[in-house]
Amino acid sequence: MITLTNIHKSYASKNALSNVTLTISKGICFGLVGPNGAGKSTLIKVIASVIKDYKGKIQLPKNQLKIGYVPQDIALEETVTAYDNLRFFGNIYGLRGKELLKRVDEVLFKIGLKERGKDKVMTFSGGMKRRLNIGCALLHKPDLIIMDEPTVGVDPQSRRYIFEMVDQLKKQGSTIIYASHYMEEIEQICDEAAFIDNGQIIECGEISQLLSKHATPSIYVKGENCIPSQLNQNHIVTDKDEGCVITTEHPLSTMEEVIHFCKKENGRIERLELVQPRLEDIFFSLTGSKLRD
Ligand SMILES: Nc1ncnc2c1ncn2[C@@H]1O[C@H](COP(=O)(O)OP(=O)(O)OP(=O)(O)O)[C@@H](O)[C@H]1O
Repeated sequence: MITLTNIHKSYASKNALSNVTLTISKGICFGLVGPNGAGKSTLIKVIASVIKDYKGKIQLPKNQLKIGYVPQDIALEETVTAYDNLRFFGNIYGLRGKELLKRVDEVLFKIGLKERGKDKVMTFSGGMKRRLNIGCALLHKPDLIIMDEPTVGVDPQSRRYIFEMVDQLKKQGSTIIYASHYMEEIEQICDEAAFIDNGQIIECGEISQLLSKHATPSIYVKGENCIPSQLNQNHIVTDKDEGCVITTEHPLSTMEEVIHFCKKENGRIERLELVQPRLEDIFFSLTGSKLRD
């Protein structure tokens, strides 16, 4: 378990992190979500010990924790091969000789680049570079892997491959901290998440609990002459995609009402469904939609 208590970090007069308190359990994928400039990278660098001049306390597991850090910007030498990049990073992590070569081979296989290991990085696609960037952080079999926006600029195939890698790493007992702007990624692969804005944690918890805590029950209706007028009067009805979203405390009975009305009035229902709560909606309701450049 990793515990952060009252972490503060400022750059000159700019407060990047204020009073950050978090607990990250072992073996989970923990999402870190926030708008540009929220403080995600700073927090990640504090946990990874890249930034040391912070205030507050970090408690790591008793046994020495091996950390693998996947930076937001791709940190590879383009003019040499994938193999040589991995060997370089393996060296930095203290691997030598046969063990280093064995791990380079294993990691090349893990990141799906076994066949391209002897090719120069400059010939790689964006997705291959991202996978190699991740591979460089896995050579020493870290217990904690910190990934800062690991899927920026990758195609859906590489993204799925990266998700599968995260899943496998979790199954092998690693803990993953995963920072991303892509809310659907956090929803899909993380067990827990923290929302960070202006350097502060504004919400934190299990994804399923966050969704049920903040969800506003609603249904989506599309069709002709299928909304009873009393629904319009007693509920919030918002137009969406040529239909409308009805916010209601009792979605199933509201659906019945719509069906009943439609039968009675000879209406036509094209679509009628429960609206699933999305992390993105919660994110906007907590942080607002104002630009943060
Ligand atoms: N080296 C630095 N010197 C001065 N200010 C910095 C430095 N690094 C970050 N900041 C500022 O600290 C705040 C937090 O930045 P940080 O990079 O941690 O945010 P972020 O959530 O990772 O943003 P993004 O999603 O855009 O990468 C921002 O206001 C940023 O401008």
